[in-house]
Amino acid sequence: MAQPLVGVVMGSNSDWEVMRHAAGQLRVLGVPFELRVVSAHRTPDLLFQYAETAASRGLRCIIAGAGGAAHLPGMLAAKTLLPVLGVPIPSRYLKGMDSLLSIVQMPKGVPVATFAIGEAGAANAALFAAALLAAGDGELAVRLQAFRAEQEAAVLAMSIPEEG
Ligand SMILES: Nc1c(C(=O)O)ncn1[C@@H]1O[C@H](COP(=O)(O)O)[C@@H](O)[C@H]1O
Repeated sequence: MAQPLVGVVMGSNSDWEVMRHAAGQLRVLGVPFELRVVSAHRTPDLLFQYAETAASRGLRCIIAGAGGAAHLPGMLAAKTLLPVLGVPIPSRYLKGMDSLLSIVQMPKGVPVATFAIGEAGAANAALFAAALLAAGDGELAVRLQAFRAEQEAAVLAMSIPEEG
C-alpha cells in the first residue's frame, strides 16, 4: 500500500454518501489517501491527535467533510499547518447552508479552503488536493491533464435532442 498523501476525514459515517465522491476522484487520479471518521465535537481528543500527527505521518493535505455546526475543518486547521480543504455536507433542515457558513467563515489567520455543498464540492476538493500535489509530481500532473482533456471531450460531444 502506498503511503497516504491525503487524509479524507468526516464528522460521521453518515457523511460518506457525499465524501465517497472525494475518495472516488482521488482513486481515479491515483492519489493515495486514508479515510477516517473524526469529530471535533464527539471525539475531540482524537481530533487533536489526528491533526497533530498528520504531517509527521506523511500527509500533505486534509479534506474534511462535516455537516451542521461543522467545526471539524476549522479545528483541524487550528492544529496543523497542512492545508485543510473543507466540504460542507448537506444537512437535514438547512440543506447545508449551516455547514457552508460554519466552514467558510473562519477568523483571519486560520484558513480553510472551502468548497461547494455536497458531492460536487467533495469531488472538487479531491481535484484541488491533486492539483496541490501535482505541483511536485510530474506524473500526477499528466494524469490530471488527461482528466481535464477527457472532461473537455465529453462536453464537446454533448448534443441537445431537437423537439418536433
Ligand atoms: N459537524 C460535525 C462534527 C464536527 O464538526 O466536529 N462532528 C459531527 N458532525 C456532523 O454531524 C452530522 C450528523 O451526524 P450523525 O449522522 O452521526 O448524527 C454529520 O454531518 C457530521 O459531519
